[in-house]
Amino acid sequence: MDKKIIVITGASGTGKTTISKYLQDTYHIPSVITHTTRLPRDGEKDGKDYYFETKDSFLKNHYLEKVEYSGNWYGSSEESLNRTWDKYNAASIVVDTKGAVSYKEKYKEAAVVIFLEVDLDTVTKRLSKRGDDKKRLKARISSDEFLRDLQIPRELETKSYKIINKSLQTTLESVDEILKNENIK
Ligand SMILES: Nc1ncnc2c1ncn2[C@@H]1O[C@H](COP(=O)(O)OP(=O)(O)OP(=O)(O)O)[C@@H](O)[C@H]1O
Ligand SMILES: Nc1nc2c(ncn2[C@@H]2O[C@H](COP(=O)(O)O)[C@@H](O)[C@H]2O)c(=O)[nH]1
Repeated sequence: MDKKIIVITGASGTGKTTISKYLQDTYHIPSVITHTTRLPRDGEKDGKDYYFETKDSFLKNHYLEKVEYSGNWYGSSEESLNRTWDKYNAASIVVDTKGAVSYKEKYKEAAVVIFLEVDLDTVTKRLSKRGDDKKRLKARISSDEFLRDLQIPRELETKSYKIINKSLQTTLESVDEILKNENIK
């Protein structure tokens, strides 16, 4: 099978990490870990959820793409993906829409992009229920990046799968269909 990278994108709180965990648990598709300067949330672990960096250590890595999102830096490396592809035919990665555009441009057919859409009211409630700090949540949902990522970018409109993540069960069924369609499992 050709190597594939499943790029899961959409605004914060639309369910990207939930889908990447489903791919890991159900299909044994690992997630490529990315780097960030943001502080860990409760329960997040270095090397599992992210490589947590200081501003200085973040700058020392070499990135395929990097973005600033709601006041923090995030970046992913080609080396991490290649290391995962050495062992597995398919991997997933969770990125904002700017990152997703970069992956599609670089990896073409090998990049299977899934855009998750949720309306602002629902996503705000989900982030609040997730336990996100109130002050940071307010700043995040008014950030340019968050508001941009509520809609699919023009560059991906005809080159990605869009799922409206209302019922989780229906969303997971759509993910199953995408994997079948892409001959991933
Ligand atoms: N269909 C759904 N119905 C209800 N809750 C959901 C659904 N999908 C995801 N959630 C919940 O919404 C919250 C946000 O989901 P998740 O953390 O996966 O989003 P995310 O896009 O990875 O967010 P971020 O980019 O901020 O890390 C989680 O608490 C998750 O359990
Ligand atoms: N372009 C990239 N986006 C990334 C990367 N790692 C994470 N992200 C995205 O950032 C926002 C915020 O993440 P959060 O964990 O603080 O909620 C979210 O959309 C992530 O998908 C990356 O390496 N590149």
